[in-house]
Amino acid sequence: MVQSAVLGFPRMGVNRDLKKATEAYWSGKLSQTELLAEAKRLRLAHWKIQKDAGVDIIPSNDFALYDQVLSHIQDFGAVPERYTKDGLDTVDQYFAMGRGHQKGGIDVPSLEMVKWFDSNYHYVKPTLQDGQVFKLTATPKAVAEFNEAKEAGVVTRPVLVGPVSFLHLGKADRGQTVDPIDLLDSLLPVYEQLLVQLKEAGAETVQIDEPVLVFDLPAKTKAAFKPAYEKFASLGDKIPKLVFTTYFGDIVHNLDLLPKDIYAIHIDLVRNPEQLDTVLGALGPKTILSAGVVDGRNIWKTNLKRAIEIVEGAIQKLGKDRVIVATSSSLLHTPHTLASEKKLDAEIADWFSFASEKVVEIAVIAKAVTEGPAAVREQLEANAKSIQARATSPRTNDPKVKERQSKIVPADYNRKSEFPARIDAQQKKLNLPLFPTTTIGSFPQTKEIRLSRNKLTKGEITAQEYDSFIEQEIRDNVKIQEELGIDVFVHGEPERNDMVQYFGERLDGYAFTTHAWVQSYGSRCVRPPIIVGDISRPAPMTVKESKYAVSVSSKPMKGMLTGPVTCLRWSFPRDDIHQSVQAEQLALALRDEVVDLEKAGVDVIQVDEPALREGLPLRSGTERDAYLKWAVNAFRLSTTGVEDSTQIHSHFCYSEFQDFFHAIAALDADVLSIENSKSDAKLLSVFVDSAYPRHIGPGVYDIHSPRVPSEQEIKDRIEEMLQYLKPEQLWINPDCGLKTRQWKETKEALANMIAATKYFRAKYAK
Ligand SMILES: CN1c2c(nc(N)[nH]c2=O)NC[C@@H]1CNc1ccc(C(=O)N[C@@H](CCC(=O)N[C@@H](CCC(=O)N[C@@H](CCC(=O)O)C(=O)O)C(=O)O)C(=O)O)cc1
Ligand SMILES: N[C@@H](CCS)C(=O)O
Ligand SMILES: [Zn+2]
Repeated sequence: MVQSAVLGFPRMGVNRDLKKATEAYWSGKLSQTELLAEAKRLRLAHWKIQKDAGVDIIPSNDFALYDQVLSHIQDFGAVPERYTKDGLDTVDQYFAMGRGHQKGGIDVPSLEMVKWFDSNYHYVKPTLQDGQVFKLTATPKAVAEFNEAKEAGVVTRPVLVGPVSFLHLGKADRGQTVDPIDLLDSLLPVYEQLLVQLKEAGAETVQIDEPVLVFDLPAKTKAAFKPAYEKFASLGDKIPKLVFTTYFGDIVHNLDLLPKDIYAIHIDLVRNPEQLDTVLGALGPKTILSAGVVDGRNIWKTNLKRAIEIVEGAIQKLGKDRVIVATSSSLLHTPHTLASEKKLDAEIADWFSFASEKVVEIAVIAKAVTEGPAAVREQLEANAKSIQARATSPRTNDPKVKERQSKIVPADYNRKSEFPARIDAQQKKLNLPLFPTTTIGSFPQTKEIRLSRNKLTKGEITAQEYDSFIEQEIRDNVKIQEELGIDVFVHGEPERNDMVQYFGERLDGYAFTTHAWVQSYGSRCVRPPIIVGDISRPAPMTVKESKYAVSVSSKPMKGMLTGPVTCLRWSFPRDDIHQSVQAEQLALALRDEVVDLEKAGVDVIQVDEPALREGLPLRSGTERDAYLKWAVNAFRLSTTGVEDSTQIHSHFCYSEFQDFFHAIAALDADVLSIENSKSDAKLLSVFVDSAYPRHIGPGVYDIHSPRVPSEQEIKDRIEEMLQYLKPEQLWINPDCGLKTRQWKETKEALANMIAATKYFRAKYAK
């Protein structure tokens, strides 16, 4: 019999219940007991969905109150001393690491949070000490959740992040020099104890995630697999059987690192179906293949016929008992259920499958290959009909868009003049001081703003009432910036639900949802719009608000757009045409918007590309070069239609830009703002080494945490930056937009930022 397996299920719940509960807990409206009860309710509900769908292997420990890697950090006792010294209880210590804690005389910033591979999910980085000691907690979450499921009648397969991935994804704490992978020997006993406990609790198998295997790994990390998995093999029946799990890429280049004679190996056959034969050839004589054929990263209905063919290929080689049908990765990256979407056009809705529908697909595929297609004939026929309907639908194709794409010429990718001429023209217009201050675009999205938008959606207020409300918000934002003394203003983006969804809702070729939330980090969720057809801009998208903002502002006002690559990456993209084609269509739409903003009197325009880095293929090599070529071209196409005197900014909220710095430079943006406050200022040396000529604003404080940075902290940060950047190229700004913050902390933090800037202005005054 071919078993079906799910690698992980979204945690938020059908109505973002976990988000609501954690945020209520943080604001003191829910007790810890109530929060934990809600978390339990969600876990039980999610196990039930999978059980009812007929899934054979259901995961546990895929749940986390904030982030699954953070849960491992805590359970392994890898909690830096600054979070243990004040006696916070376990739950508050956990959240303190995730989002910082500034209450009751305790003031501790969060740990660094970074992208989970090439997804829009963020994990908390294990932050390790020289001589780090690991100690398994008395009540490991993996064991507790396994027992909880068992009591509810579901025998699950616990999910663990494997030891090599845990260390490889970590870093040395500030001031420490340890290479995390050197800590393997100290970490393995903790895994051993945990696996033994899981076995004693009744777990027959464990999903051990080693996704770093898809990377090009340093020799030391490669060398860590053998001792780690030999150690586990030596434990024999004392521990559960291990399903060594990889996803988001192929593992062909690392086949020699696969543990010999391991129970099972999972590979992602959605992303890399071509790896199947090679991996099959490398499996040990008894090893099971877990075939990831249902996409954990996108929302398209699975082509069941194609998935079954792939699985049959594996069965031919291995036999039915050595194949598991699985999701390609955890379903964390997909929304909870399509059933909540009441407003989607029926034709289009029939093309989609969210997490709750995907678990059914998995069970259907397993049944088809176990019992034969006749056993699921109805499902297969309905599926074939949907797949065919999408492939032939005229809604995916717009000849006018294709025609415009065919007319793009090389000059469309270039500004009129080089940077020196441009910056002169811009400075004449803008007259900015040394160390210009700005913010990244969004200001706090208050409850009032969200409720007002909600009322508009429900028809409880008119569009005119909503517009006046937004204008009032913009006026308030301008006043606050005037009082703070900021140099380049933003309108604050109050009219936007999200920086990608907002544009998706205004572009032809997109479908958007009402409930299709996906966790991005902690309690924060996004509703990625879905690219269903060729994209074009029926009308200006941001000009009305920006024009109004300019009219009420005493200082230069930045227009704010989301770049083509970010719109693409943070949407659910089409899988029937190449992403470069979709990016180009988005770029053309944005180019028109940029030009319209300029015409409306907006002299500074920021085109955010925070997802540029995340789109970089995970392995180095030709694929990366090809990606960067089209991604950079898309950005340039969207921004080069303006005069020299219009200043183009771009923003990146990640600090790992060293390996593709040449691409950032090639964007030719006049000013870059980049996340930097949580990383070593040394990273900025790439700007020096490459004699980067244009302007840069490395973020001076972290915006993900409610914690207010002191003036001194910001001064220290600027001082460090000035070791690498010339004063005349340095801008002062936060790491990213402020939409997730409250006004009180925002004003305090920005006031400290301005005070720190004034100190340096005085210091450098001629
Ligand atoms: C900058 N980042 C972004 C990423 N991806 C994006 N797509 N957008 C980003 O900004 N990736 C990297 C980073 C960090 N990631 C995030 C992700 C999400 C948020 C965030 O703040 N999310 C909000 C939801 C935003 C939104 O869509 N809001 C809507 C709906 C608001 C709502 O919940 N309304 C209620 C009714 C009103 C009420 O009762 O409050 C409802 O519908 O029930 C809107 O504003 O209209 C979040 O809260 O999770 C930030 C960074
Ligand atoms: N302009 C956006 C960028 C976020 S990456 C904002 O400020 O929220
Ligand atoms: Zn950002």
